[in-house]
Amino acid sequence: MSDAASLKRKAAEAAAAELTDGMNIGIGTGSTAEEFVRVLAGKVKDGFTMMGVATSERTEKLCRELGVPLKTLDELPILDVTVDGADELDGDLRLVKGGGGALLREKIVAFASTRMIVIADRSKKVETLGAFPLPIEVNGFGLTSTFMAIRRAGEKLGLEGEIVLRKSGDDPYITDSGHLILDASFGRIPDPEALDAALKAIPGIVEHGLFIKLADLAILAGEDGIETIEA
Ligand SMILES: O=C(CO)[C@H](O)[C@H](O)COP(=O)(O)O
Repeated sequence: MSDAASLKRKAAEAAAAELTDGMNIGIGTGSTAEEFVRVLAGKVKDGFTMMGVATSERTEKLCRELGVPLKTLDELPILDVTVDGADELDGDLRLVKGGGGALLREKIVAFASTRMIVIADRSKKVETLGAFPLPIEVNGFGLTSTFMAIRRAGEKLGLEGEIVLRKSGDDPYITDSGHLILDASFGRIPDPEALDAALKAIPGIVEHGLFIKLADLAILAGEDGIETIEA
């Protein structure tokens, strides 16, 4: 296992230690969340009882392959905990998510959970969010208008930078819910709450990748051990 993968595994194992028998668990998306699925599958094989809700088709497929039992969010509308990765997080547990394109379902599942645990290697922790381009899930209708509205909203907050349509090969990337993603390289985001509010006011935006007041605990694995941040 590479160093990066082993840090992800350590964070996943520490998150698994927070779980208790019988829990309903939201399961995130991305390479770190996949380590969590592997750890969870091992626990299930050893007799741990749980039911999961996957945040993406990719996670659902892996869970099914490894024998992690799943239901839909409509079958389990309130979850005990969600464990998910992040592209960036700051010391106030504000996150940027959506690098893996699953931000809408991830946010719906996190919001439906009593507790959200973020797992990552320590390189994901930043002083100020924004080094990672902010993923914004948009409706295909009126894409240019929405694009321009996002640019104006950013400019009003002093945020400028390239906004690009995410691609999959030569084609636009399509999310599990059939939307498009714009990746906004705003640079440093000194006031994530203000950007959150400004983006929420744009009708063509389905959801954006700023997760504010959703995470309760971050488990960050580094070479010298685990660091935690609690809300
Ligand atoms: O938000 C996400 C997917 O939409 C992921 O959690 C995020 O991209 C981190 O992924 P990884 O663990 O592979 O670095």
